[in-house]
Formats: sequence, structure tokens, C-alpha cells
Amino acid sequence: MRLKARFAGPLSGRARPPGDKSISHRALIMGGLAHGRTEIGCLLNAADVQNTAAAVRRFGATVERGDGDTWVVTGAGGFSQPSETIDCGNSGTAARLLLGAASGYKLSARFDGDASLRKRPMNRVIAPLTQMGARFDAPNQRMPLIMHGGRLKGITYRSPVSSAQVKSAVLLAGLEADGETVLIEPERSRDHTERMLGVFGAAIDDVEIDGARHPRVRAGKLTGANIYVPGDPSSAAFPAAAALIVAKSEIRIEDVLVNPLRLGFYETLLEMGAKITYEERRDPIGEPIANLIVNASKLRGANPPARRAPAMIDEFPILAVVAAFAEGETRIVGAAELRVKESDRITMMVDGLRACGVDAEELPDGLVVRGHGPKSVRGGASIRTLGDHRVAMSFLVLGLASKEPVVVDDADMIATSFPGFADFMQGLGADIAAA
Ligand SMILES: O=C(O)C1=C[C@@H](OP(=O)(O)O)[C@@H](O)[C@H](O)C1
Ligand SMILES: C=C(OP(=O)(O)O)C(=O)O
Repeated sequence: MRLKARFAGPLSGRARPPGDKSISHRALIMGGLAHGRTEIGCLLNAADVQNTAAAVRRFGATVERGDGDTWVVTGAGGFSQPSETIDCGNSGTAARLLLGAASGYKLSARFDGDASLRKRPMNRVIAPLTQMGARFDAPNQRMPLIMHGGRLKGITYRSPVSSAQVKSAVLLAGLEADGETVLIEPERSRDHTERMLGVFGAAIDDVEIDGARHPRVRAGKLTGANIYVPGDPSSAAFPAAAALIVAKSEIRIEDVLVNPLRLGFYETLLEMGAKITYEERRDPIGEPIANLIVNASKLRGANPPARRAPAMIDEFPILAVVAAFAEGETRIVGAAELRVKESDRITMMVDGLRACGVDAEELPDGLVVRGHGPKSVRGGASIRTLGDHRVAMSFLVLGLASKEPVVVDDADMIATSFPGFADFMQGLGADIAAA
């Protein structure tokens, strides 16, 4: 479906974004691996997460909807041979975490995904899992592929990329591996797997190597747990950005995960002069939560350091849009990973921004946006999204503050991470509707 966004005055009100996607995937997978019952409150009910739920069922667990947004997983204490293909749809997280989780069991599983996922690199998990003892039939190191699991040995793996998906695959495999498994990455990526493994009773801690701390897991069984999924800061980034760039807006985004390893976008916005405050910080579940109050702001360009990239990897598309409404240059570097997401998000954002009249340029590992302040962006383009949910939401937000409306050619994929996005934004006063 095509959606159109146009300026309709300030945003106001309060809303809770849908549950965090990363935590939702992990809760289902660990619940499926565990012995007994896991109750998950406020699970993100989106396509990516439903693919993980379907996969966990194929590996032998029961996943049922309870009351409201609560889901109940009953694990059999490990994965068993699936009788059908594990279809990961559009989700890199589902694919890579499930490959790791299943690799320590005596089974052979065929994994596949949609056209976008079939293009994404899987060698980053195939390599460490092969070192641990799994085998792969994987022409081109991409989906579709067959994974043969079995007896694994623990390794210390130095990942060339800071990727929570790689880290999680290796740590989940480590639950069934002899000895200990340690994951070293250049910059620490989101640590939800480490935190949640502790909640499920795994033997997980940190080990110091060369002056830095890295996660280590030993073999052991998981026990069902109660998990609460806070609002997704990566989804909250879209209404937050809209409130910043639409004059006179003030919104409150409630119950948002504020894990420091997810806050690079918000940190960068503060450096740009954004008026964002955190209230009611709390930590009921081993993950910090707060409400965000966001006011329209006069922004200046920023140079977020490359080491911050893992903490804002999914927010670069919307940061590029915000940068177009700031005064001065924003230079994004250290973000080459954007080229292997649902689309090449560097090219997609630069092409779309230029079509909207913004001065933007590609770098091999990022992009440069030269902004000229709040009223400077023309818009007026029809944006090609190649089915990338974050590209689609980013340009719809741009259309809320540009002089002319913006159309995105295919908004259906937004449901992979933020179901009800248009309704959510309309509830805050935005004009986003079918084109
Ligand atoms: O582990 C996760 O839940 C995720 C990790 C990130 O990917 P990488 O690990 O490839 O950086 C991120 O882009 C993705 O949306 C979710
Ligand atoms: C990159 C993303 O997800 P995944 O890797 O799970 O497809 C995303 O949600 O932006």
C-alpha cells in the first residue's frame, strides 16, 4: 500500500510504542529452549516476531496467545527436528539467532527467507558455528541453507563486526557446547541476550580480555521465566524525530527501553540541541525503562563518533532525515553495516533525500547530510522503499515537516517492526494516510 505524509500542524499527546523487537525475538527463542512455561508480557506482535514464534513451534515448543498482549511459551528443554522449512521472512535477527540456538541439537533444518533476507550475509554466523562443530549446506553463504546441528565445542570467537545477531548466535550455541564460549567484538553491541540469559538461569558472566569485558557462557539448561517487553526505542525514534522537526510539537513517548547500548540516536540528538527529557526511570525486569518527553527543537548538525554506530544502527535512516532539518553538516561514519540491512540503507537514504531536495552524499561507510534549518526541505517526492520498513517510516516522517507531501511506494513492510505505525502517528496529530 502507498502512504502519503503531509504537514498538519504540531504533534501532541502521549503514546506507548509497540514492544521491543530485539527483546521479543529473544524471549520467544529462550522460552522455546527452556524447560517449562515462559510468560511474555507486551510481546511485539509484528511479522518479524511472528516468524520467530512459528520457528520456535517448528522446533517443538508451544507458543500461544494468553490475555491481551501476553504470550505463553512452553519449552521442551531443547529444540527437536523440524518437519518443515524455518521461514524467517524479512528478519535477520530471526535467521541468525535461530541458527545459533538450533546448532547444538542433533537435527537438520532448512532455513529460508524473503527476497531481501536471501541477499543478506549469513557467513558471519556460519563461520563461528562451523568452528563450534555445526555443518552447513549453504551455497553462496546465503539463504536458503541447511544447517546440521550436533555436538558443539566452546570457542573464543573474535567477531570482525560489532553485531548483536552474531554475538547472540554464538552465545545461544554455547548453551549446548562443551567448555566455555566467549564472544569478542570491536564495540559492544546491544546486550539483551546476555541480560536475558541470566534471567533464564544460564551460566553467563563477563570475562576480561585485553582490558575489556566480553560475555562468556557455559553449557546449561534454561528454565522458563517471566519476561516483560518494554517499548522499542528504535520504533520510538520515528515519533521522537517527528516531534523534533514539526514546529511547536510536544509529545510523551511512554514505557521505552533505555538500555544504554540502544541510545546512540538519542545521545546524538541531544548533541544536536534536541529538547528530550527522560522521566520515571525504572528497572523492573533487568532492562531500564523511562518515558521520553520530546519538544520541537532548533537543531544543529552533528558528527557522531564511529564507535557509537552499534548503539544506533537501526536509527541512521531517521537520523539522516532529522539532519536535513538541522543547520549545518551531519557526517555519519562507521556505519558500513547499513549496506547489508533490509536494503542498502546508505544508498536508499541518499537517493530519497536528494529526491526531496536535500543536499546529501554517500560515503563508503556512511553519509553526509547538509541541512538548512526547519523550513528548508521541499519534499514532494514519491519514494522507492524496496520494502525496507525503516526507509519507509523515515520518509513519512520527513513528509510531516516538508513543504510538499511525501509518498512512499510500499508501506506494507512497516508491519515487520511497527504494526499500526500510521494510526500511532495519527493519534499524535500527524497526517499519514493512504495515497
Ligand atoms: O540483535 C538484534 O536484535 C538486532 C541487531 C542489529 O543487527 P546486527 O547484529 O546485524 O547489527 C539490528 O540491526 C537489528 O535490527 C536487531
Ligand atoms: C535490520 C533490522 O532487522 P533485522 O536485521 O532483524 O532484519 C531492522 O529492524 O532494522
